[in-house]
Amino acid sequence: MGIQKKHGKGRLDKWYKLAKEKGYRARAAFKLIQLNKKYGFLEKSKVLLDLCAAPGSWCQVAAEAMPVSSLIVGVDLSPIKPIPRVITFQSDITTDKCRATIRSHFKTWKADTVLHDGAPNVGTAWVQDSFNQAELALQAMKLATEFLAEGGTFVTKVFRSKDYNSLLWVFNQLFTKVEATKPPSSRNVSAEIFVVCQGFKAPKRIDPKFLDPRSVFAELSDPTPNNEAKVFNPEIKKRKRDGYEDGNMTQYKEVPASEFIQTTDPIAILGSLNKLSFDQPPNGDVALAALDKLPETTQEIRDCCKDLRVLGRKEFRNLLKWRLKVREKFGFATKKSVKEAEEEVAEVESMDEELKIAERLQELTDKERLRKKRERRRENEKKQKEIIRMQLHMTAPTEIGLEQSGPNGDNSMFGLKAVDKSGAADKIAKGKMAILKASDSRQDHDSGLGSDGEEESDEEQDRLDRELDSMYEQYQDKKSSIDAKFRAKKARKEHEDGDWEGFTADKEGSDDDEELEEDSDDSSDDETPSKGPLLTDLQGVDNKAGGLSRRAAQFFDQDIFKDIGGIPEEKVESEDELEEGEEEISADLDALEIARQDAPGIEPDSDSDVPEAEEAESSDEEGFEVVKSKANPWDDEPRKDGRLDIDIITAEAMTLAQAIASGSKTTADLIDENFTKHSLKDRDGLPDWFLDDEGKHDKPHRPITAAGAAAIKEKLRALNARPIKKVREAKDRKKFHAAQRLEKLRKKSALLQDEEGMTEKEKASSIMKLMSKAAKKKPKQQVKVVVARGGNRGIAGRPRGVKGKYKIVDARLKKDVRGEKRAAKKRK
Ligand SMILES: C[S@@+](CC[C@H](N)C(=O)[O-])C[C@H]1O[C@@H](n2cnc3c(N)ncnc32)[C@H](O)[C@@H]1O
Repeated sequence: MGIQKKHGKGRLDKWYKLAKEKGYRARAAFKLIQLNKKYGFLEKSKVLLDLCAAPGSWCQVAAEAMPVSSLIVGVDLSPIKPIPRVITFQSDITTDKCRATIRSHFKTWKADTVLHDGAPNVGTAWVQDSFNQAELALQAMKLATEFLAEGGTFVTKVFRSKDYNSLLWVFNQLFTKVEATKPPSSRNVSAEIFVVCQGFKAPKRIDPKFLDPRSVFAELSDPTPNNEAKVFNPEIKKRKRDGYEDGNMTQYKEVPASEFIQTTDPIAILGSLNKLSFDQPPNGDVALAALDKLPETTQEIRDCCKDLRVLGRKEFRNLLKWRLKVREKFGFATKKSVKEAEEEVAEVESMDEELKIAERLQELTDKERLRKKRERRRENEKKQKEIIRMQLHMTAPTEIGLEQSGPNGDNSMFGLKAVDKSGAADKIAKGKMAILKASDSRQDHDSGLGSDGEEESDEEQDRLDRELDSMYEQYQDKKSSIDAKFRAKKARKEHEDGDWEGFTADKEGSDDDEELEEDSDDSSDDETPSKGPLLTDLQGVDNKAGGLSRRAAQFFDQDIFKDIGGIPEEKVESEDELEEGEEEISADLDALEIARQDAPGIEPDSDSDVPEAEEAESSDEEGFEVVKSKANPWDDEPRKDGRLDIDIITAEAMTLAQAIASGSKTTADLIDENFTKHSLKDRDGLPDWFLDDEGKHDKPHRPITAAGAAAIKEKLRALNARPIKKVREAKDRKKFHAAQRLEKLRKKSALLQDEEGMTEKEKASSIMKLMSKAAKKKPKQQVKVVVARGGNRGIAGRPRGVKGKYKIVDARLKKDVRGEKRAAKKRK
């Protein structure tokens, strides 16, 4: 590139301005920055070779991103102004001299990264160009194979031409991973694309054919000229920018601008030539001289004519319009002209008409594409934000989808921006968005417009969806590995979904087949996709599979459930006929069934899952109740029948149970009440995270009565009044020791009874003595108080010279306690 001039204001885009702002020598700097953002090769490199480096913006970026003591060598045909921490020299990368100079700089080192951004110097130093771009890239790769370390990265620019696939094939032979990408800063009109080859295989011997342009590009056919007319044809989606013609050693073609005016095929000229010249030939071209002086030949037109290769559609259109105007002026294309001229004019005008239609079409499709792109981006950004929030543990996955977006897509109140002051989210987002943007722009570039693009965007959308789903799964796995509560919740949900077997097998690995079969039988009974806690609770006490749980039995022992009448058998049977959308109703019927079975006069199931021993254990003569502690209501173990042993814990459930028990609700009422928007929800195809979230927040609100709330309150009060585990254990120990002492006494008195040398009176008095001794309380062991001082302070273990029980007290505390006692005495 070196000293290439920029033509037209369009070339001075935001990257150009940004490069100026940041002090980079060329806008190309951003291409490397964006490539590195995606692949991250610079930070990992200690030695880098930049082929075709002038003016040196890639070297600048490398020097910034690589570790401080790295070796960076840059080479170009053009001189490169010195760059701190970078060695540069001027040479042709296709020569042996260049190789030798690189070697002299590298000594024994090998490069971790080789960059190549070379383009033949068309137009300025074209006489030197003996290679086209693809050949230059192959040449760069040849150097890379010599200087790259094993596993190293090679980044090269290539143009989309026929050589492209051959090049890719060669790269694939030498690297483990080859990816072509177009960074956002690379102009869409440019046919350039960057190939990032990672993991250099460093083979001991490379077949010379791989590096010989004649064999690599052997199958090339004749180059097809770039027919710009195709660009305007809406049928053709892809821009034809075939790169430089193959076999054309000089690459460079220019004709006088007058020829463009006179030709009947202007498109062919625009598509195949490099320059329209206004330079006067020695013999003097009159038409050209006149053309040069025309007011229509503006500076912009002249600039456009200087380099046809870099022009976009707009510039081509301007040139064609200019040609028409000039032809009119010169009298080439008027209706009054000779027949051929008429034909030609007609042809040109029809082209103009066509142009207009094509342009209009183009505009419309462009608009539509932009709209779709914007939508896609907005969607992606939203998803990214959610993922970031999850990554930062700022949200539960169930909160996804609840975000309120402001008018500009920003989260107004609970936005990440407001919380993330360090900009961590931004960094993550940028990384991700860079990939997204890159893929977006790649799509645009590759697909042009229309259905191709849409298909690709659909695929992209699918990919993002899949990515989001798998991230959500990962999140759930992670959460369940650290959060017991979450695990239990998940298991409960799986149970509701009929996935209970899986959980049992997972959790209890050793479960035998029989048990698994049992479970699966049960779970097939209730294939309810999702139910609110109320329904689950009631189902938890479902008695269908055999007997009430102990808790359920205790619960329904309450006075309120006395005197419940039975429900006619037929009504309950109708449950079988309920369809899938009526699971909630069936759950309510379960509750009804429970209430019915618990009613007096109805025999409880004999094979209740509460073992007799456990029942007996729950109470003793002293009225001491052994209660299974349950710190967490969700930590329920599944019962043998696969259902959870869950108590009714919500006021809604209690209210419903009471209503059923009191007979104020009939089966018909329950069925009616459950036909809501919730019972007919279509969950097909919705992502898990969405369903989870919806299940949490979008559920029916059940009425609560004062009696129901009071019953739950009372229940909780009773629960809270139970002794804590420690106290229960201490009491148990006491009982156990007493039983042991009694047993001992019994044995001793039995021995005394059998004693032959003693009279009955003596025996009786001995037994009395034993009994009074056993009844005597042992004197409490004195606890020695040791003041933590000097040697005692902070030492773990028994203090020196202290026997028996001891207690370490703090000197300050001791004084304070004494002071308090004194003060209390005084007050008295
Ligand atoms: C696009 S510019 C490189 C820009 C550079 N990456 C930067 O960031 O500043 C392409 C360069 O390739 C160089 N080039 C073309 N053929 C070359 C060759 N055979 N040997 C060395 N350099 C060459 C040109 O001189 C030109 O400076």
